[in-house]
Amino acid sequence: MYAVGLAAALPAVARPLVDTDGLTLAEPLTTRTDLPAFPTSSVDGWAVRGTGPWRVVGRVLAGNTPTPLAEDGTTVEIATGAMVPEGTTAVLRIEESTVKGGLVSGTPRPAPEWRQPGEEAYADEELLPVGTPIDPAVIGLAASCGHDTLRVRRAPRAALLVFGDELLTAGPPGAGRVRDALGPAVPAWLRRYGCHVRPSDVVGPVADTLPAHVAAVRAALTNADLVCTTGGTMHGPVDHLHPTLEALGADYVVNTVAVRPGFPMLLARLADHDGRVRFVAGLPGNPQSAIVALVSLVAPLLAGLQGRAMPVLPQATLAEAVPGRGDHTHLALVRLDRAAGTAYPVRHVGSAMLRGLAGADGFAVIRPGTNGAQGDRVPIVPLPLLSGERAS
Ligand SMILES: Nc1nc2c(c(=O)[nH]1)N[C@H]1C(S)=C(S)[C@@H](COP(=O)(O)OP(=O)(O)OC[C@H]3O[C@@H](n4cnc5c(N)ncnc54)[C@H](O)[C@@H]3O)O[C@H]1N2
Ligand code: MOO
Repeated sequence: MYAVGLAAALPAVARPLVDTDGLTLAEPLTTRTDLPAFPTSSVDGWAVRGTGPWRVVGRVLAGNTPTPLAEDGTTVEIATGAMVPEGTTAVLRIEESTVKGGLVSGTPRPAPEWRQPGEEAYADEELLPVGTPIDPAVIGLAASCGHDTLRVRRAPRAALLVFGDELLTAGPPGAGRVRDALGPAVPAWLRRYGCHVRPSDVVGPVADTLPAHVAAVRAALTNADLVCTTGGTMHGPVDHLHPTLEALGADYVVNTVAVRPGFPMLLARLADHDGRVRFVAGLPGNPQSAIVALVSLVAPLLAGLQGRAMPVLPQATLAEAVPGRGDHTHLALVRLDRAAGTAYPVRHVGSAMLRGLAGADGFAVIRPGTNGAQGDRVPIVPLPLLSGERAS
């Protein structure tokens, strides 16, 4: 999935620095100057030349270019962050100095009290590689390096089509009808993987007819790089996804996965005459199965589309036994104890349920033909949760 996404990586664009949070570097981050760019005082005090006492000949504040200290026995008052004048031999801290009759006395500390150009980085040095996800720390670093814009991958545009005439979009379920749980939730998950999803990109329930499905997918594809659909992945009387993909001339990248829950998930690719590649991800209708498809199929695709590194799965030790699912991989919802590095299976994990998911951090991977025993180290497929979520 990752390689398929990377092969269709989205174009690089220039974006103002302040609009880059959550995007991905499309070229390495380098610095435009030495950092710091000039010798910078790290304290408030006196820039002195030669041995003291020193005669005060001026003052230099942050933001100014000072005149050089031309004579031994002279000093200028200097502020933290100010450029150290040429000729300075030491900086004396204000609190370690005395001033009497225009003369400054004191003993400068042996270690330099200023930062040398290039101490943090040299001009043109590569600080972060291409493919780095941009977060506030990266934005701050880029600003300190003198960047006004960054070359980034355009954010993937995603759309969601919800299939199923039985779905209610408001009020309590009953009388054969269930609430659409995926229309409200999937766009929020997609945004956490870096997608741009506008409210108008979420459509449904789409009427359970083939023409309505074809028209909805076609319309969504005009703008989106990735169209996710929910439901209709099987071959029941009103499951129209496969015939829709056929009608649109899509190629399957993946058509069902030997995993439980979530096995009917699929990924299809469409190539335009202009070479633009778009994807349709078919998420199964059972709500937990749809999320399994998101974390296992869609997440690596999106990493590739954004030109990021292949996500590496963390590992955890099972705190309790987790049964396998025969010849299928079992993705079992677990809550992590991060400090202990352990994973606890959660309850209410039927594929039609969302209660377990709402208390879980991710899915433990139980390999085909195995059972997870207490103490086993297993990979964890994480949910894209933010810091502080699930804090107990
Ligand atoms: N004969 C078989 N039937 C089914 C099999 C099978 O192997 N043989 N597999 C089951 C599995 S596993 C899954 S998963 C589902 C996947 O089916 P679809 O993707 O075609 O989904 P639907 O039939 O449309 O819906 C399934 C289920 O999920 C509910 N649903 C659908 N969308 C939503 C939504 N947005 N919010 C909440 N709930 C939703 C829907 O009402 C159904 O209950 O197929 C099984 N059947
Ligand atoms: O595999 Mo289905 O996706 O169990 O619910």
